[in-house]
Amino acid sequence: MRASGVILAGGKCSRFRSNKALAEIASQRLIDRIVSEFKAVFSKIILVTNTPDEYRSLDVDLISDIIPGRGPLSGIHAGLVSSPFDLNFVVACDMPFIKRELIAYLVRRAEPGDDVIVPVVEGYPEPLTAVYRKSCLGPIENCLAAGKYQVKSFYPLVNVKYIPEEDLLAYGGKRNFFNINTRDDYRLAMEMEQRS
Ligand SMILES: Nc1nc2c(ncn2[C@@H]2O[C@H](COP(=O)(O)OP(=O)(O)OP(=O)(O)O)[C@@H](O)[C@H]2O)c(=O)[nH]1
Repeated sequence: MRASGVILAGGKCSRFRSNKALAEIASQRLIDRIVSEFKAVFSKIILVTNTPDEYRSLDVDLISDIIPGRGPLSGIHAGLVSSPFDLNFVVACDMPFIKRELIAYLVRRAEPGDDVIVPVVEGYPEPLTAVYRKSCLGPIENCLAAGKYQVKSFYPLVNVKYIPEEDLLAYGGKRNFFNINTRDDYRLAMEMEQRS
């Protein structure tokens, strides 16, 4: 697929209290689960981290934030700068159940003129499992310069296609979007894995 997969792994993990990308579910680290799904879809995988030594064993491009310390938007920015492709699927490193079918579907939904393709789950856009075109770079840089660090802060400046939840049902639906912030979330993810 002519698109890059970008994984954000530059967070502080202050709620989890250790690097959550390295936490295991069913004996597989979160980062390995995502890389394995990405390998089925993308020829180019970019991991945005400020601790690259923790990821040297992975067969992916390792880059660091260019404008650091601004949260996930810093990571999206660095990923878009370094990507060789116009289309880029961005995911947080803390999503154990994101599946290749959903990822490929979201990338396929990109049409000319769409700058962002973002799924909506339970009424809320999911900006850390979304497709971003390179055309987002200027608006992202404007927001970072203006001190607006929320990921969605640049959405009013670009064309955003919202994908409704019913379109996602055939690809596993909302389970894909479960993310781990705390130790309780981690325990729940392990239960979800066992039940599946
Ligand atoms: N590259 C990069 N990624 C980030 C940055 N901040 C957060 N992320 C990533 O964005 C995703 C969502 O981050 P959060 O879980 O909200 O933040 P976190 O810092 O990891 O965790 P908390 O400290 O508990 O809020 C995760 O995949 C993080 O690794 C950053 O400054 N740079």
